[in-house]
Amino acid sequence: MTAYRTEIPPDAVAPTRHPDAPAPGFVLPTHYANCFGCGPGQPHGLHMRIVVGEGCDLTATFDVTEDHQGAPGLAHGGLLASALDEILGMLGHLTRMSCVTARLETDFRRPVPVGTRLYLTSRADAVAGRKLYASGQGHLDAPDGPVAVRARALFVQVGLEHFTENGRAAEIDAIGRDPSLITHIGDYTVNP
Ligand SMILES: CCCCCCCCCCCCCC(=O)SCCNC(=O)CCNC(=O)[C@H](O)C(C)(C)COP(=O)(O)OP(=O)(O)OC[C@H]1O[C@@H](n2cnc3c(N)ncnc32)[C@H](O)[C@@H]1OP(=O)(O)O
Repeated sequence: MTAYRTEIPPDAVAPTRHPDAPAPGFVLPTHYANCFGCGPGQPHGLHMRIVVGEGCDLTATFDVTEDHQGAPGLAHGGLLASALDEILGMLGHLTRMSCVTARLETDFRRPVPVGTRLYLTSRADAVAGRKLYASGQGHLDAPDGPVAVRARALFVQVGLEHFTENGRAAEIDAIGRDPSLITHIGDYTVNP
């Protein structure tokens, strides 16, 4: 297979699981109720259920339905990339870095038929300053099933102003009126 193009720089260090990171087995709540990847407020969203692993890693399942088609009876590739983006971005819960995707490289290795349950994994590979390098993959129908899709990504840590200054005012104001639209875990608030 061809090597990934998101190379980890020499000054990167191993990621550290934050001491107050959610415990292994914890099901991460949606970070934003209207998120396409994990929000219950999106009728056609992916509704991913993401579970914390033992290290800097996560697992999730995603059921591919007729709503997710590209070719007849097959999942749309961009949508599979979205599923990986979501499980990779949620790694920030473990390192306590609120990040946005800067680069997402995806390899589509096998077609994913409607009706498939995709078993997704992600792990933080390295941190260099504000940059978090991560990788993940999706297996067909079983945690050890054939790899259908895999990705490597670079996330960049941002402050709250990234969201408040760039997001549309209507949605930002809605959070002000109803803070439960975004997640609070323990003593921290997850940026949308
Ligand atoms: C508290 C924890 C909560 C966690 C839970 C949250 C759950 C969320 C789940 C959501 C899941 C879904 C998530 C989503 O879908 S997030 C939505 C999709 N992503 C975006 O909208 C991001 C749009 N981009 C930007 O806003 C800016 O470009 C960012 C913020 C990324 C960087 O602009 P900024 O001005 O701030 O910084 P910089 O430009 O100095 O760059 C900084 C460094 O990064 C390097 N670089 C940048 N881009 C690239 C690139 N493409 N390839 C390689 N390298 C790149 C760059 O060279 C530099 O390196 P160095 O010179 O320092 O060495």
